[in-house]
Amino acid sequence: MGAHGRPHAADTSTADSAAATEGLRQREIAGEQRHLDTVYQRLEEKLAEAEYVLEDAAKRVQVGTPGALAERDAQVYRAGAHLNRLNNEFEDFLFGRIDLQQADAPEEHGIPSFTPLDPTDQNVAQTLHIGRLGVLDAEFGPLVIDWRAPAAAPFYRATPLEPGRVLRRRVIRSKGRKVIGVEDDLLRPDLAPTLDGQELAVIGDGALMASLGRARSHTMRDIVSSIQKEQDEVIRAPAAGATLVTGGPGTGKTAVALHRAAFLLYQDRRRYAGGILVVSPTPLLVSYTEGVLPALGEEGQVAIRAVGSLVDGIEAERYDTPETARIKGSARMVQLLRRTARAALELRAPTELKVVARGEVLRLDAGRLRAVRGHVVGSGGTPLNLLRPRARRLLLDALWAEAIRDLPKPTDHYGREQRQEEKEAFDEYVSDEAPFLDFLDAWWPALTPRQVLASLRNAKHTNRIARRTVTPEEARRLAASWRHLDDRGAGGLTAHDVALLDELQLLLGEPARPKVREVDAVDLLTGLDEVTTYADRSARTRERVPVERTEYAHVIVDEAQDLTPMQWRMIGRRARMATWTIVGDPAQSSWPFPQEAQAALDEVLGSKPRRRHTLTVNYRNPAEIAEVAAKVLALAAPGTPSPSAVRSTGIVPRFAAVADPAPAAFGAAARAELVRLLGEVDGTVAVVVPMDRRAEAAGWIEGLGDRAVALGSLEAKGLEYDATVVADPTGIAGESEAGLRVLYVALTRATQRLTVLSGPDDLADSAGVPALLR
Ligand SMILES: Nc1ncnc2c1ncn2[C@@H]1O[C@H](COP(=O)(O)OP(=O)(O)OP(=O)(O)O)[C@@H](O)[C@H]1O
Repeated sequence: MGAHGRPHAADTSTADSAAATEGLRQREIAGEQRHLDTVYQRLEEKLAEAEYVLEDAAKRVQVGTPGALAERDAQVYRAGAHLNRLNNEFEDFLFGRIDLQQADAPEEHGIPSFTPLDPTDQNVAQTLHIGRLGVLDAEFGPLVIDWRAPAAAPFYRATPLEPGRVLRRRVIRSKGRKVIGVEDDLLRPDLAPTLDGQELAVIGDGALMASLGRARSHTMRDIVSSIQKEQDEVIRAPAAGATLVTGGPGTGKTAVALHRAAFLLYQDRRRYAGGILVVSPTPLLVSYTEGVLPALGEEGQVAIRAVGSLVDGIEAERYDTPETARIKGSARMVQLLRRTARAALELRAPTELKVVARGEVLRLDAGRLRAVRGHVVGSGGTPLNLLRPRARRLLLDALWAEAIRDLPKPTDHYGREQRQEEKEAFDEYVSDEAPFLDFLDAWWPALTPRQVLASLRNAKHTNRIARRTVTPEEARRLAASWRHLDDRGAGGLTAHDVALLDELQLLLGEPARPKVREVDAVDLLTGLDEVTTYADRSARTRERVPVERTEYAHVIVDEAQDLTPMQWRMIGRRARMATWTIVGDPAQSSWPFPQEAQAALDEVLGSKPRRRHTLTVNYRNPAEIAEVAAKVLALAAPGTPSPSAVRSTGIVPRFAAVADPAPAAFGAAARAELVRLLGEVDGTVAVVVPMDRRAEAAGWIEGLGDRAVALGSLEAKGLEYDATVVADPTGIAGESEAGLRVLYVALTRATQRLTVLSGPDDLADSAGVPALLR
């Protein structure tokens, strides 16, 4: 019997039937092999063509006119990209096929007809093969259709309830150039459809289950051959405005987000060549997911960055405690940073300016200087570093006022002109004088974001400028978190610090290039000059690294529930003209103030239209694991529905408890459990612990090989393993206000097996089940 209960061969005996099924399978595989051979032949022709174009272009370099060179560059680029793609996608790039009924309407919203069909027509009218890349035969007939093309949509959208024109959907598995299997879904068993006069064969149990059961490695795979309908609707949703996607753990949010990036590029390559940014919560999730897009044939235009690596040249490498994180992430920091930047200007500012001009000593005292500073800043929001020229000008004005304080005001036009000329000469003279220049450097220094952040190391100073934005206790926590920074702000940073630095960058602006001081012959003699030479000016230019792209055409945010208001602001600054895809699950949020984050998101999206989708099926966890996680979900986010698990394995999670309070006893138990699980699954095994037990857990996995990993609770975000040990669940739940939601994340990482390992604090019952999970 086939997957859909239809006989494939006469049921004379079980052995005969098995042989007949196998014969049918081989026949179908052979058919697909023929098609794949044709496709490869065609690909080889294309490859040869691309190589020829490259060679031809190389020859043109001899011609040497600028036009020929530009043409050559363009050809080389196109051919090189083409070759690259062809070479990359030779592996497993043909994966699907649909057999379609006759269409009675050409298309709907660009997607081939889903409208009623002729119920009497049982013939397959058209067979389409689907792959990672479109391939046309020599007559421009489609040999393979790109999975992102509208014609491929029915492969993903058809269901037995709404089959559209699809009679049979087939997933083809191949290794290199060899077809090794086919898996079919018959969508209209009622029709007994035929192809070339023969009844349509149906092989296997469908591809989805086969792919879900496979062992996991440390990199995510694409799901291009088994995207489900509700996922496809997100992937192909219109690009405009913001597409907001929620769904529980394992519903494919990350996978869908990445496939959407590939889809958008396919659909409008010119627009999205402007860059797609994917923001991921952790570097671990970045390295887990970054292979997916190249496997889909898309590289270059998509930048996947962790939220702590969004600012070029800075890599977050430390973690904040939950208490500190909630202060640093809060929108209150905007106000605090504004004051901090102002205060940093004044931190080491001299309180008197003294210059000699027009034969007398001119002074500006602290009061005058304060007034000038206020005037420079004014009420506008100009970045402080950009105000330096204005500071210079207003200081000169104040000095001039001092210089002419005893002179009568000119009364006639001639007198005013004369005064003006004197003023210009005065400005020119004073502004080249070393005391003035030194004063300006100290009074209005060019500030860097790191330097300003470091000024908050001092709790007293922080408290002084905080003025009701943060409490004294919060000021103390902030200061403590930056204690290790030096004056210039050098030292390790956290992901939350990166958002603060980005905000400071906005408040400060790029410092202006320092004015090259006039060469003084005497200085030259004594060697005490501050002249910049051509050599060091050009060295400075050479040092300048290419700046990151700061505007994107589309921004995809993964695990959006974890972003703080300050992080939303940082991402928003890179997306002023962008369209958005935002995926997340509020029930997994480690940020304690969802309303504040929502307000920041609303501000960033402004009036952009929003389109909402919900994903409902859990493809990762078997039902047995999902059931345990649901208990924590009920506590963490009461009323939130659990996504329904698509499969069950019959293997219930294991509960184990260690009564001995000694850490070594717990460690030994955790290690033993990891060893056991490594023996039971083929792929990866992870132990997840509270953040402050990470170092301990790293010891537990020593020597277990690279299939085993140890993770702090916040690091587990978005990742998945064949098996996981969740150790010290009460410790995880107690880590922060959002602890229960973090525990929910930890419990939903396994694709096959889960062990919950309790210590004495978990108050496990006689079956080892901790109090939290009863
Ligand atoms: N249509 C599908 N076919 C095959 N596998 C799928 C499909 N959809 C999702 N998966 C698999 O399910 C797992 C979970 O997907 P993914 O990590 O994208 O979920 P998620 O919603 O982002 O989860 P979380 O919220 O826990 O981070 C992955 O292994 C993914 O490959």
